Parts: sequence; C-alpha cells; structure tokens
Amino acid sequence: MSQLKDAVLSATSQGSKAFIPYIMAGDGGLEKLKPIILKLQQLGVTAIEIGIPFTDPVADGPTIERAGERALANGTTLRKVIETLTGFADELTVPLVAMTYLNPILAYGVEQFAADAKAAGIRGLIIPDMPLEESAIVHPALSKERISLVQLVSLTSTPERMERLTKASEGFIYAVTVNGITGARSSFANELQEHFKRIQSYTDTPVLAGFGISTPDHVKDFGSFCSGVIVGSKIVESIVNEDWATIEDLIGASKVTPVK
Ligand SMILES: O=P(O)(O)OC[C@@H](O)[C@@H](O)c1c[nH]c2ccccc12
Repeated sequence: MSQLKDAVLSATSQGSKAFIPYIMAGDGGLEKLKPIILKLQQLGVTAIEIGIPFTDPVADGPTIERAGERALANGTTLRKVIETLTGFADELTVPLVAMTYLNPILAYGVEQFAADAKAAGIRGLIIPDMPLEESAIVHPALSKERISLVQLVSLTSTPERMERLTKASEGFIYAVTVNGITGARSSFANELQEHFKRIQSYTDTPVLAGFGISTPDHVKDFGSFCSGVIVGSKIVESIVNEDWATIEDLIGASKVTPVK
C-alpha cells in the first residue's frame, strides 16, 4: 500500500478532510525548510508538498513563480533539498510529496533520485510536465522505493483521459479546480461538483482539489464533495509574512465536518 494514500485515508476516516500545504523549498533559505516542515506537521497537516524550484515552471502563477526565483537565487537545487530533508527525516511524521519538473530528475539520475528521495521522507511525486504516456521513464524506479506517482487531472481532460489518469494515479488524485495556473482565486466554476463526482466514480483512490484554494470557506466547500485540498500560493505567501494564524485557520477548516 501507499504510505501517502494511507495518510490521506486516515485523515478522512475521522470525519475530517485531508489538508496538504505546498511550500517552496529554499524560499527564505534552505535552513528554514526543517522548522517550516516541523511546524506544519505539528499543526496537523496530512502530508506536505515540497516544490523544487525550476527555471521554467510552466504551471506556476506569480506567487509560486516568485518564491521559486527567490529559492533559485539562494542556490537551491534538487540535490540540496534532498540532503536537507535527509538530515531530519527521522523527525518526520507525515509523508512528503515532491513537486518537481522532469529535467532535474533526469539530471540527477532516476534510480539514484528514487533511492535518495525515499531516504529523505519523500513518499509521493508530482511531475507536472511529464505526460502519463511517458511515465515509464520514472515509474519502475519509483515503485521499487514505494514512492507514489500522483497524476494531475485537469478540467479539460476528456472522459477517456480522465479515466486513464485517475486509474493510474497513486496516493491520491490531484484534481485541478481551474483552467490555468496556480494562485489564490476568489471563486470557482459551478460545475466542479459534477466534475469531482465523475473523477471519483473511476476509483477508490481519494480525490483532492488543488489550485486557487485560499480561504477557510474554500477548504470547507471543497471538503463537502472531495477528500481534501492542496493549498499552495496562500501558504507560500503566509510563510513569507510569518502569518501562522492564517495557516492555522486554513488547516482548521479541514478538520470540521462540513454542514451542507
Ligand atoms: O497555489 P495554489 O493555487 O494554491 O495551487 C497549489 C499549487 O501551487 C501546488 O500544488 C503546485 C505548485 N506548482 C505546481 C505545479 C503543478 C501542479 C501543482 C503545483
């Protein structure tokens, strides 16, 4: 079984929803990575998505893009992130999900990456620029280390593609809630509920919503029709501002049973 899927299922079995914050590794310096991760896990998150900064981040909106630029300016690399994580992996109680583009993994070496990622506490991987059809490049090495390869399902996927992505996705399904790039939003399309129902109809793997989610109400609304949420830009911005109260409120909203 996937440790990532287990974590999501156990978060949802208690009437709560899964909450996965996204952070940009190296934003503010790599020495911040450990205290930020330990603080988030102490606040009760389900897993933590760790962004590896990249020079050409196709899916990223301005907040994440700028965080990535700051992290790159600090000299952050995939290798350094993995080394840093490995230094405190024995203190981790939640699974980490790395978000990295394909090129840094190829440059690292797929097999070596998978082994080192495992030792660093990484239990899931999102590779936004790798189409499902190409996943044989990394999948065997990841499977060997029991690292789940999470697929993104977009609003515009055809039903056939949606079914294929959904069935292939490991750990959870990352259902993208908007057409476009990452970044806080104020509202979402009305048909989302139907979209989520359709995705969930293909699989028992939990479906999580991500992109644009930025308020406790969003967390509750999405929690009423899927297994939980991923929040990126709002978390990245709050960490920069050292606004932990906002982060606690967002996490808190995943812990109540939504009344709907
Ligand atoms: O920032 P938002 O809108 O809350 O969305 C989450 C997102 O940032 C995070 O999951 C992410 C960052 N970069 C990505 C690239 C592709 C897919 C997902 C991501």
